[in-house]
Amino acid sequence: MAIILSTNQPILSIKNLEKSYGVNQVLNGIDLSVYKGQIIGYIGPNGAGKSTTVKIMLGLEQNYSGQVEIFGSDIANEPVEYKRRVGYVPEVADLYDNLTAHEYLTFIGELYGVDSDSVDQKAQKLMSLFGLEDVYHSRISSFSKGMKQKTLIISSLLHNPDLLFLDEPIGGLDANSVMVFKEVLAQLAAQGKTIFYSSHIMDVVEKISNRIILLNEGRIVADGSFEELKQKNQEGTLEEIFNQLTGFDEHKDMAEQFVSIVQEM
Ligand SMILES: Nc1ncnc2c1ncn2[C@@H]1O[C@H](COP(=O)(O)OP(=O)(O)OP(=O)(O)O)[C@@H](O)[C@H]1O
Repeated sequence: MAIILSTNQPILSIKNLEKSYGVNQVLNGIDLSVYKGQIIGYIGPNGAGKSTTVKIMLGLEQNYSGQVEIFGSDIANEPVEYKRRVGYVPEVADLYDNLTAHEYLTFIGELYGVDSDSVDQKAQKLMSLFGLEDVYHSRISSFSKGMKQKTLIISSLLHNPDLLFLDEPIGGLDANSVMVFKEVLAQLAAQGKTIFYSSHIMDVVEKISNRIILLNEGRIVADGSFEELKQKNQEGTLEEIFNQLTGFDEHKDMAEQFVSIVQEM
């Protein structure tokens, strides 16, 4: 059944989300509404809870409290239907090394319900655009890091998802491919796709996102466009805003200690 949303209804709505692993409370009450066409830059220090939130939204983590609605339905009640309209590029590439790109991509496309001929044609065309036409029938185990990453990006888009979760998607991509990919994201968003982009590369997040959400110790500590965050925090770059809001100003001290330990004999 198709779910119809009015334009001002959020694509994604999170209310009072909490999650613990044993005694470790990782998410401390997240509230968030994301709208069609937004590119969310989802940032925060290591261990802040970014992947945990994304895993919950993907339905990979079930034990949480609070409510997560995607395309207007609570994912706890509709655990399967919404996934057809979601794409995901994971941080760690879990590609099947022994398959060829052709085998892998048609397999993934078919899992999402795209018929095998159309998925094959689409995968070939996208591989060509990324300069990978000659290796379409080669095993993924022979691919470089960037080639694997491009294959993953393609696999997340084969079913033309409405909501895309990207976790460090450009690791290993060369500068030209990054440029193409950034433009692809901007055009997808302009067509009404919603993108959740999680990364530690601040200058890319700063440029591609129209809304930045900073998570620290399981709480949202900043939410707004780059311009808004800049005005509020009176800092120049997203990296500086990140440092300020996460209370970090010790990089020189830490580096000095690090280097002096390295030099100990
Ligand atoms: N399966 C798990 N079991 C126990 N603890 C976990 C598990 N997954 C995550 N955690 C803990 O939850 C916290 C948040 O982890 P998470 O992976 O969400 O952080 P992150 O913001 O994505 O970090 P990074 O930037 O390093 O990827 C960490 O303290 C981590 O140790």
